[in-house]
This record gives sequence, structure tokens and C-alpha cells, in this order.
Amino acid sequence: MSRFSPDKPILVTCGLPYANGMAHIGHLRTYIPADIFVRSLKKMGHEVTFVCGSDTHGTPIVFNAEEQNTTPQALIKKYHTHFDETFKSMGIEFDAFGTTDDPTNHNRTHDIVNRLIENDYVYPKTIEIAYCAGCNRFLPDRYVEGECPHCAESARGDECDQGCGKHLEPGELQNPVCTICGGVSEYKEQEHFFFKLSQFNDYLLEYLDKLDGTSNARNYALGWVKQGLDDWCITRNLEWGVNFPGRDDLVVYVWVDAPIGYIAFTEEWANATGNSWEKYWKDDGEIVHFIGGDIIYHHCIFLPAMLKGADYSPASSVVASGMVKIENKTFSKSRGYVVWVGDDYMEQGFHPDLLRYYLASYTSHTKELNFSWKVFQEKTNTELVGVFGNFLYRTLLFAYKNFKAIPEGKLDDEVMETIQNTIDEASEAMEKYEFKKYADSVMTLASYGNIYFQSREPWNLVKEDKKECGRVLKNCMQIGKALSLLYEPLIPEKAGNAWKQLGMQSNVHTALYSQGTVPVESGTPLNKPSILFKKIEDETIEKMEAIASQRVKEANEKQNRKKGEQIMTDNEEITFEDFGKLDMRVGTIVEAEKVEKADKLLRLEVDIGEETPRQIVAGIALTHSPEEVKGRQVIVLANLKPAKLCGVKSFGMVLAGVDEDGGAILLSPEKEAKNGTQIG
Ligand SMILES: Nc1ncnc2c1ncn2[C@@H]1O[C@H](COP(=O)(O)OP(=O)(O)OP(=O)(O)O)[C@@H](O)[C@H]1O
Ligand SMILES: [Zn+2]
Repeated sequence: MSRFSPDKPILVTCGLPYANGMAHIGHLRTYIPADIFVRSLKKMGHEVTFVCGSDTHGTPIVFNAEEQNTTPQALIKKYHTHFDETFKSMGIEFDAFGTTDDPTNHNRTHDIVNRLIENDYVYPKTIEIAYCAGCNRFLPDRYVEGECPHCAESARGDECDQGCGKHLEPGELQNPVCTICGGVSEYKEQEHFFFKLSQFNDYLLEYLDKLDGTSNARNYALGWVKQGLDDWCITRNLEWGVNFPGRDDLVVYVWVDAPIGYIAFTEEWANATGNSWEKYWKDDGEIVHFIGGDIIYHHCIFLPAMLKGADYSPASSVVASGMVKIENKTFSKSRGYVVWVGDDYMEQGFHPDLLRYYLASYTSHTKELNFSWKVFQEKTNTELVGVFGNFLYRTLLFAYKNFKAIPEGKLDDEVMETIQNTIDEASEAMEKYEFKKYADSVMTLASYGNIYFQSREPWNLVKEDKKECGRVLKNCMQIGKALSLLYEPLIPEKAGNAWKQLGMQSNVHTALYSQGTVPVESGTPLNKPSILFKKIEDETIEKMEAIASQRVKEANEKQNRKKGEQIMTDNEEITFEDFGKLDMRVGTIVEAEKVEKADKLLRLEVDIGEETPRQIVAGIALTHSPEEVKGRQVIVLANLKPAKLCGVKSFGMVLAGVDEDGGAILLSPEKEAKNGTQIG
């Protein structure tokens, strides 16, 4: 049975692009599969609406605008236009593409927040917020950096981006530093507003249990709810954003108004087309969210709870993709691990359909995807060029040369059944968000076409039995017609081209799959065919790989510099002089204790032959207890620049190996040595 009922309209949304940077290929793993899904469901005969828009609020945008000496308005306009153009150039066709700064979204957000307030789900609470006396301002989210209270890595105000990845609530960050002036910040009390997320535990368990989509979304979210949910701070001290009702000094947290954008964009579409947005958000129309695996929490927990609390309908499906990586690093604009859609793809002259095909067919949607130019080339050359393109071209060329039109003849039952089975199999895969399976089953039909052509030897038949030759070619053209329809969601432009070359007059984009078994019309004139796909040459791919690896190298170096460490890349050599700069000595641990609130850290005092023992903070607490290390001799790097870890100053480093589980293996001298003995 079909997952989607024929009489329920379907709304599809995509995780909003954040309007503070260019589009990269990682982003496309949300938008391309969503576009494929929308096109495919329309081909099954469903009514589908497809909306998205730019996410324009939040501290990173204010921050970047300040850094670039411009206004948030100017910044978001630039990137909003960029995303709009990028999507169009990739064949991603939204019915509405607004911004979260549109008046529609301000109004819708106010309506929802006011309802939450009325329904008693919002309460004020005085909390400690980082404040910079130098800049005379409160420091929300990215305006403040410090140490993660959970793992002691350096983190931003709202997330531990370098360490454990946890969402951080205001006031949780240790040793906050202002990112504008670099000054040490203090915590000051301030009143903020909280959403009673903890009251939605039971509701969410029930909701998630029934939630359709990919299992990763449901399972992760269920895991978090079972751990118990905390109330959620939904206001920030910023001027840029959607004003919190009744307070001039506060805006709502960006994760409140961004997903409400989905509703606002549906309204914008409804207003422009005379349609209803309520059939989705107030009634029981289907809502399907496409997102990346990084924002499951926001879509499976925050959003449905908020909608429930304000009497709106939540999504029926959440489809979450695995993250796109490069050399095993998740894409990140700020860190520089990226392949850009513009510079690295479109500007290089690659056709958008090749990337659409690659992203959809490379691996299952929920798995991570390590971007590879080699695989991109292989898929293009062997599948699109070698199977589909080859089948279509040899069929068309042979028919054109010998018949100039679609020949007469009966269509084989086996051919028609194979087409119907492929349509059924592919549709079923699509309804389960299995894009690879969809692409594979269509490619199997193209292979079948090649075998059909090859085994009937039309080049012999044309001499021996021209009528039968024509019949064989007509069957091939029927397969070609079905392939064009089935490929349209994946490679719309190329499928349109194939459709035309087959002599079809109608619009392939609006044609239904059921057209696949409607016989092609004999006598339809054919033009001289042209090749659909060109092979990608090795040199092209080598050039692209060189650009990518240079980018990763630079990003790695940037990361290492940021960490203040000089980690060598595999093939980098250092001189003896470089090595001589390291002051390494034998020392004895004379004191050891756990660092408060940091699971991984021990505070040590190490005697390295100086007047007083040195205080060194070591990340060994998971494998070593204070008692166990006291009295041990270790090797100390003594001239490392002092650093503060979780509020404790560290003057050097205790050397250790790292085992497969990340556990520390302390180095020690072969035999008892005098404290301060030099290593070298
Ligand atoms: N590397 C990636 N792999 C898969 N999906 C991604 C990736 N990066 C972003 N997305 C998805 O793209 C959509 C838009 O995300 P958004 O613009 O917020 O990305 P971002 O966090 O700003 O990117 P970056 O982390 O590179 O700065 C979301 O659905 C998000 O989940
Ligand atoms: Zn952390």
C-alpha cells in the first residue's frame, strides 16, 4: 500500500540555508533529494507544495555584518540572492522562497509565541548572561567564547563546536571571553524567557513513535526524550531578530523563528496562488521536513513541542540525511572544509544534473557521504554515459538513420511489464526516501534496454527483416520514454532533452509515470540525435582533486594554528633546530587532583628540578586516578605556552600516547632519573 494517500496534499520543506555564506555541496544533500522527492510525488499524481527560505537571524549574522562593516540587512540580501540563484541553477524549484525576516514570518512568530504565553508554556527566569564591561553589552551565543562545561574544549556560547557538540544554554560556558574585544567577560544576572519543553516529554514520545521519515531522525530524538528534556531559553539580547512580545530589549532565539519560517513561506505561497496554508498547518495535510542530520534535535523536539503548545499541526515525516564530508571532516564554512557549488562546480562547467545524480545515487540517504571527485567521475562515466546515454543514443541514431520516424510495430508484453514493474519499484523506493534504490532501479531498466537492443541485433535485422527491425526499435523507444519519465526527478534537464529527442510533444516535467506504458506514436518524425552526456576526463578530475586537497590542507593548518598546536602533516619535515626548541624534562608528579566540572582533567604538580613544582593540567582523568599517578615519573614539555583549561592554568604538558579508545598512556623514563633530566 502506498504511504501517501491520493487525496491528502503534501507540503515539503527544506532546512533553511543560513544567509551568512555561500552554498556548498553539503547543503545540497538537503535540497536535491527534497526536489527529487517533490518531482517524483507529482509524477505519481499527488498535490505537492514545496517551500523554503533563508534563515536570516541569530548572532552569527550580526557578528559577520559587524566584522564586514555592513548591516545585517545588506548581508542577508546578498546571501539570500545567492542561494535563490544557486537553487534555480541546480534545478531545485520551490513554490515559495522567502526569508525569515519577511513580515509574514515576524507576524506568524508573534502569533505562535503569544499563544505559547497564553497557554502558560512560557515563564521568565533570571539567569546569568555573559557581559563585557569593556564593550558595555551582553554577549549572546557567538559573541562569547570559553570552555565547554562538559568536555573542557574551547566552545562558543551556544554550542561546543570543537568538542562534544552539545547545545549550551546561556550561562553554561566556563571562563567566558568577549569575542569582540577579547576581554574577559563576567556573568551578570538578567531576566530571560523559557519554554516549558520538559512538559512535552510524554507528547513527544507519542509523536515520535508515529513519526514517518528516516529512522535516524526518530531514533535519535527518542533517545534524547528518554533522557529527559530541560526547559529551553527562547530569548536573546540582540536588536536583530523577531522581537519577543512585550520586551523591547529581547528577540526570540533564532531556532524559534527559523522553523516557523516554514509556515510563513507556506502562507506566502498560499497568498500568491489563492491557496490555503491552513490545510497543512492547522489540518491533517502531510508535512515532510527534509534536513541534514545536524538539526534533528531542532526538528524532532523543539519544533513539534512548540507547534503542539500553540495548537498547530506538526510534521508527519522528518527525512534526515547523513552529513557530507571531505576527507572525513564534516563540511564547515568557517573552518574551510568545503567544496563550493559555485566556484568548484558550476563555474568549472559541470552540468547540474550530474551532481544531482551523484548525491542521490551514491549511498543510502542516511549514511555519511565522503565527497569524492573520483566516484563522481565513475558514476557519470559508467552509469549516465555508459548505460543510459549509450542506450538512448544508439536507439535514436539507428532509428533516425533507417526510419527517420518512430517505426510501426507491436510492443512486447515483456517490455511493458518490465516498465510497469520498474515504475512500481521506483515509486515504492521514493515513498520510503530510498533515493539510491530509486536511481538503481531506473538504471536497471536502462541496462535492460541495452540488453534488449544488443540481443536483437538490429544491425542485422535491418538487412534481413526491416519490419522486425522497426518493431525492435519501437520497443527501445518505449523504454526510452519510460526512462525519461523516471529520470526526470533525478536529472530534470537531461530527461527533458531525451524526451524531446524521442519526439515527445508534451512536457516531461508535468507528465505522470503512468505515461510510461502509453505507447509511443509510430510515425512521429525524429531529428538527428545528439549525445546526452559527455565523459569526464581524468585530467579534469585530477585538477578538481588537487583543488580539494589543497583546501583541506589549508583548513587543517588553520585548525591546528587555532588550537595553538603545531601538528605536523604526514609529509612535513622539521629540522634538528626545530626539535631543539623543545624543552623536555623528566619530572615527578608530587600532587594530583580532579578538576571540578571537567571529567577529563587532572590538576598535577610536577617537580621538574625547579624551585617549586609546576602546575600542569592533563587530560588523563578518564584513564588515571589522582592516587595512581602520584609519585610517578613522567616526561614534561616544559616550554609550552601556558594555557587555561577549565579555569585552571597549565604551565607545560605531560607527554602521553593515545590508545584506540582515546585513553592516555603516560610516558616515563626507563629507570629512575633525576628530576629535571633533559630529554634530547
Ligand atoms: N555538511 C553537510 N552535510 C549535510 N547537510 C548539511 C551539511 N551542512 C549543512 N547541511 C544542511 O544544509 C541545510 C542548511 O544548513 P545551514 O545553512 O544552516 O548550514 P550551516 O550550518 O550554515 O553550514 P556550515 O556548517 O558549513 O557553516 C540544513 O538542512 C543542514 O542540515
Ligand atoms: Zn564540549
